[in-house]
Amino acid sequence: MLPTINFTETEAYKYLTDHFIDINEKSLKDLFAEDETRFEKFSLVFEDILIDYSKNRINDTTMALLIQLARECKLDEAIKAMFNGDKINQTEGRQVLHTALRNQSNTPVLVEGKNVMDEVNRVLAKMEKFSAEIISGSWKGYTGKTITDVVNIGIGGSDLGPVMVTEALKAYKNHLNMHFVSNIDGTHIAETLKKVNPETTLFLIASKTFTTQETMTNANSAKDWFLNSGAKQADVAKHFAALSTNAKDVSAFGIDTENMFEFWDWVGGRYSLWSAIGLPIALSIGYDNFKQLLAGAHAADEHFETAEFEINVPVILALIGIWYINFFDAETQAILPYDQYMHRFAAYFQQGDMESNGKHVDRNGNDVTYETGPIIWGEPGTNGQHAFYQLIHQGTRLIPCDFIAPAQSLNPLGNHHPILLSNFFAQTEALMNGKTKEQVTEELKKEGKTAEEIEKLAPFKVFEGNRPTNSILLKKVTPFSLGSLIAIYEHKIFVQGIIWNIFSFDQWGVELGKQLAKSILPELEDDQEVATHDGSTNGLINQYKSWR
Ligand SMILES: O=P(O)(O)OC[C@H]1O[C@@H](O)[C@H](O)[C@@H](O)[C@@H]1O
Repeated sequence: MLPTINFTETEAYKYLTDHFIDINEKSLKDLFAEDETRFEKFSLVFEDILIDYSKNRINDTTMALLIQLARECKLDEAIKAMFNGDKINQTEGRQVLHTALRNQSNTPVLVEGKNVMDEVNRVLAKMEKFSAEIISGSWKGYTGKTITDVVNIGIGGSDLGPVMVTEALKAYKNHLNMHFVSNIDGTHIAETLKKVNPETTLFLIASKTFTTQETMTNANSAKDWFLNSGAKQADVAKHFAALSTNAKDVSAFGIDTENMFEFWDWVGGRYSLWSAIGLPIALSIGYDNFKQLLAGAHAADEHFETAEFEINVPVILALIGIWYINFFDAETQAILPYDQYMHRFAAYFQQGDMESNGKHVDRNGNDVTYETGPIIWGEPGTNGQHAFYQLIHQGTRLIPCDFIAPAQSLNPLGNHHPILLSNFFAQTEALMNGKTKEQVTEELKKEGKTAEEIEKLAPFKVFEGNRPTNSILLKKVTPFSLGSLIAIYEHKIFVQGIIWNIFSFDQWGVELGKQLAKSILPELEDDQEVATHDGSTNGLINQYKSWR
């Protein structure tokens, strides 16, 4: 059982409310002027990752109070409960043990008295063997040819993680062409099937439940396409594998359970890339690299489980987030990777964070009286700079931003990387320091503008600054460092959920839309006018029927 403390009723919260008034009057520039040791004090190094959180609107008191808040909310007990395999996903009656999937130390992890590491290792060994056969070409398709293309069919957690990681680690990939189909829109599968040959394609049907409408519809279309191209039912075994917890429905679909890579209900969909759902990753970069990804995550798990809160990276990042969301009323959190390979990182954590902490009912079943999970968004730098950074620099909203960059490029071409990194450093500096009216006036004078012109133009060119950022500098994007980084963000989400007293591992909010779609689908079969809904929904359905 998790603690159920209302964080707004803690001592720390009261102190933080007063302390906020002081900090809110100070600029980041003042804070740096007051304390020359901020960078040393407010940065952490974990493995080959530097986390600089000094450009935040915090001082020693803020951090001490935030840590007190975590203690009063019994975060330590909650962390133990998760790692110990308590059923902390209480509304679904499940454990939360994605950490066991990457438990490289192999210490026993018990679920209902049974050590799950045996099963975890069994499936990992199966993934190792299978990926080696596909990559080496010893696995043959139904006409004796080797596999050249892998199509992963899945959605949500059965898509976003493998897509994000295979993209982020593209520099490590082998000859296999990877494709990902998620959307129910027929365009997605149709366009993918145009690119592949049934004789040399492996389909992975990735679904924890094996009942998800989008995935099953796409999987059936893929199977029809395969069978219509000359293959026989018996050939399916050479070209279809399933990544799932549901053996019964996998068999019913026609996939041999020999070709099923299993995982378990104690793995949340959005935390499943470490499980059999990671098979496309192992296929794309090889099993050894997949193991390194797990090892990186495991190192972050150990750090999260054992490090004091004062030096605990996920805890610190989470508390800073709480500071902005619950005291500064920040509504969003931007994730801005200065690494083209990481272009799906923000999209991945949109599900990770928003599906986990997008909740308004607390662990006692009451409506919360405070804000919870932020809106997560972001694009890779420098593209974002030329698109939406205007609002971050000069808009009316406070947008905490995580800037992420590797020190070493995987494509050290000319001076691209120093240019990229100069932008990475410049942006956080600009957001912090801004530009004063005096500086603007001086610049305009140099440009030869008259006093009148300067007076008119200056207000538009002033940057108030004082906009907070975290800078996460990785030595290099490797399977290990990426694994660590993902696990750090996962645990950050966990910590925030604990403080907000919400359940982070269920997702009831996605069900209503699914239910309604199921009841609307039969209404779309005929051409009769529909009158069973509200005026807007009826109007839309009827217009659709008249236009189709
Ligand atoms: O893996 P499955 O069972 O097909 O589920 C896919 C996704 O389905 C969505 O409905 C859930 O909100 C996600 O959490 C999940 O990842």
